[in-house]
Amino acid sequence: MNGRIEVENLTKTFKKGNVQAVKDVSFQVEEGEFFAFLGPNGAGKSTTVQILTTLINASSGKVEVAGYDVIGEPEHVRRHIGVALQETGVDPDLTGREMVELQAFIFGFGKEEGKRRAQELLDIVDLSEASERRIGGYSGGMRRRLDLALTLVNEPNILFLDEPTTGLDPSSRAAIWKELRRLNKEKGTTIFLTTQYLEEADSLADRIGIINKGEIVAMGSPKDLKSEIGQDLITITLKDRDVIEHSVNLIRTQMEGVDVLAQQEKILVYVEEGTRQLLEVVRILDTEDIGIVDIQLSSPTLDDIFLKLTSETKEGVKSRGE
Ligand SMILES: Nc1ncnc2c1ncn2[C@@H]1O[C@H](COP(=O)(O)OP(=O)(O)OP(=O)(O)O)[C@@H](O)[C@H]1O
Repeated sequence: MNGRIEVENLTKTFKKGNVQAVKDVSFQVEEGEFFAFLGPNGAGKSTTVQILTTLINASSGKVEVAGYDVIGEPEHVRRHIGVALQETGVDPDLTGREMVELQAFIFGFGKEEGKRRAQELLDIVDLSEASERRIGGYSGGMRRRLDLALTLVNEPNILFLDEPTTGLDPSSRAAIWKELRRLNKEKGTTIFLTTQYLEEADSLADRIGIINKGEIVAMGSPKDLKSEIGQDLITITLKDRDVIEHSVNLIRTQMEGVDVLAQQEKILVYVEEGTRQLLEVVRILDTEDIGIVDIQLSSPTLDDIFLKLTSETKEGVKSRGE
């Protein structure tokens, strides 16, 4: 038994709508690693998690989880993993405590042992007080925390979490982050988490894979990705749209080591030292009398990062991702 995940040339095409949701994706997650799969809506995150957790089959490629093939040995895979998906089937008429005790029973705990384990988990996810209430009356955040408790009953070696904090308030999110960090550090649980939030991946993960339109567009530690992306973003709106291309070329040739993009009527410049380089951009445009309507300095958002990564050539992206 190991806590590794290996994905090789994974592809998934949904016949309905002829959607290629995952396109030739390869990556590994090491035992004890905290890995985040980061991407916007529809990027292919849930599809990947569903394949890795044996819920749906891949169209092609090879996936091993905990040393077992997901197609050939799905029951072995299931025995070693915990899964918290976006849509989970919990019975709204049960209380939180009954649901966790039921899960313990399913995993073969005896009655007393199951009760103890349920109490321990309800404490961990901070649901002890609400444990006698029916699940149907729980808030979204409480449901997510209950999902997490259910996932943890059998102390899995590998934990899959599909957007565990989407739509949660900050305190519920913080509680889940804390528990995930603890599991990873203290128990050595391998964690595969999908998220749309850059800050979540940044704060929790050892390594981040960025997925967009079914393809991995970047892979690395948060530090590596940030330095690759650049720390600051300068956004410029020009008076005359006709000179955008010329201005992009000017900035590109006169400023070393920055990435410059034209996006509709704006120019985006990714830089390391925002304030100093903003002045440089103004100076470069000014020498050619190019009028600026607006110029802003900000940290890149996830959207900016995607825009930058997906505008690069596939070759350039691939060499970084491997
Ligand atoms: N069962 C299905 N049948 C047809 N198409 C599907 C199916 N499931 C997903 N897709 C499509 O596959 C693509 C990837 O979807 P997926 O749910 O994996 O994305 P995601 O990154 O998890 O998005 P989100 O953050 O919104 O959950 C989308 O275009 C989606 O519409």
